[in-house]
Amino acid sequence: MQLWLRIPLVKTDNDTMDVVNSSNLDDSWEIWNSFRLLCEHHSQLSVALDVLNSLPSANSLGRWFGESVRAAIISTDCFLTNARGYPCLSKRHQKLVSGFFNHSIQIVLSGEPVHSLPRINSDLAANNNDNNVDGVQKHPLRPYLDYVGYLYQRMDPLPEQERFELGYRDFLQSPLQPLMDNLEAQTYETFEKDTMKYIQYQRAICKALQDRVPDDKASSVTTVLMVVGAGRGPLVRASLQAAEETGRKLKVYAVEKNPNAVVTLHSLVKLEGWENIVSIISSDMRYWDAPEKADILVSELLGSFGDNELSPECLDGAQRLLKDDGISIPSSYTSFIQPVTASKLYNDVKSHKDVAHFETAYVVKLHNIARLAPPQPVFTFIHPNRSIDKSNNRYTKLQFGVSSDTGSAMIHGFAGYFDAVLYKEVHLGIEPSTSTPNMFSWFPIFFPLRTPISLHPGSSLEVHFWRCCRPSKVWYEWTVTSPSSSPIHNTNGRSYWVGL
Ligand SMILES: C[S@@+](CC[C@H](N)C(=O)[O-])C[C@H]1O[C@@H](n2cnc3c(N)ncnc32)[C@H](O)[C@@H]1O
Repeated sequence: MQLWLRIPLVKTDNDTMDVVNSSNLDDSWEIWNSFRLLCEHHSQLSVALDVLNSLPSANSLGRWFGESVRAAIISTDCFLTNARGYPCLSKRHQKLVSGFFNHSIQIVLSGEPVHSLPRINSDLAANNNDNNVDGVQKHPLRPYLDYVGYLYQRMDPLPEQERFELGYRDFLQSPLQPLMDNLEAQTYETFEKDTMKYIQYQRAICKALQDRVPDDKASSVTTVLMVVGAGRGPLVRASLQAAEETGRKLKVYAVEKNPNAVVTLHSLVKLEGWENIVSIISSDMRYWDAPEKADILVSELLGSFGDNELSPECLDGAQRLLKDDGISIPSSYTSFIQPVTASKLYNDVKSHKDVAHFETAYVVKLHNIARLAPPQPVFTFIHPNRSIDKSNNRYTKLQFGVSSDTGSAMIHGFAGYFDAVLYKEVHLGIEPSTSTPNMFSWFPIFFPLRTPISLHPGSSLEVHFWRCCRPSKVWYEWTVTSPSSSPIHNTNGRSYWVGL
């Protein structure tokens, strides 16, 4: 059974207070929040929002997209009248309705017709929604429905990649462990379709080659480039294309520890006739004894949270392969988090009925969420690591403020992202404000909270994140200490860790 709670979409302005005065609350989201807390976040509890003619701020409205909203009831009072006398909606209402469509929220029209439509001849009437066509009585709300239908049709079609990813929306997945496990052929195949990723790498390699070898030495100097974690070879191809583009001479070592990928790599090199330029090394980069040192070390060992697939540990082990003045691509990467309302994800984690799932990070295409504050940087790693302190343990404390016009909000966890500097200004990443367009190799990561935290207007959220390393594993711990304290999640990596 599903229970829908019908809530007026209002916040704090006095003229709409009478709608909610029975509850003594000035923000209808609070009514919903109190009710769902009483019901312990029951997964079958949903909201139907009453859309009125005045709307709260965009930030306040945004919170609902992280909640389980099933329907939006739009009253005929919300509609304006267009130049031809037909109902239409304000720009803000139109945007809100598009948001509802985007989140598969059902639209319900309610109220009495408030538009007296112009009298027109019957031909025109057939096209223009008059109430009585050919003696058939149309529904009195038909013009309103037609307008909502028109808004739906006017929406931009989803890009092909978005369509392909529809089934992944809000679906929790375990992050890959490419160091401990061997990736499957299908996973490589998916990576290899992400042209944008390789374009960025090729740009970075071009710049590095040009910096390394001046134009007048291009035909006499050979650059030694190692692709560490070569997979089935797309970065080898990008490197060779960069050499061709810049007119630089190149010698490539492709190092890969997955024996299955190495087989494919051998076929590729043979097929492409690269045997004289590319040497394939079937080895873990941390333990390979190279015959010479590299000018450029290229790798892509990045997870959704940057360092979560153990790029720092692998590259620290491979750094001895690089000349003292050599270049690492990427040269650095930074993880980011932001607090989110994500009631669906919270309920999905809760359905496992154990603590371990609340102490696990998930890769997920975030959709039914509200982003409550801009992302902030968490951990940065720089390569090659020339610092004296070689530890990859990290700790960061962050404060997030939620904009005052948002109202209260519920935090179910943190969305995580990364941004990587490949070389100089060439970067690649999924942090929303700087994300690389048309790149699909990474979905964000989600760190859940065992108990959701309510944040009231004006209060700030204090979050602590640790990255902890032992010889055999790396893990994250996280907690919130303000406005209320949560337990430290994943202490000693008891629930979730990445194997070295
Ligand atoms: C994310 S995939 C990238 C593959 C390929 N470079 C691409 O862009 O499609 C990372 C690759 O690095 C390999 N890898 C991870 N850790 C490694 C290590 N320590 N030594 C060698 N290869 C490693 C994995 O097996 C995997 O093939």
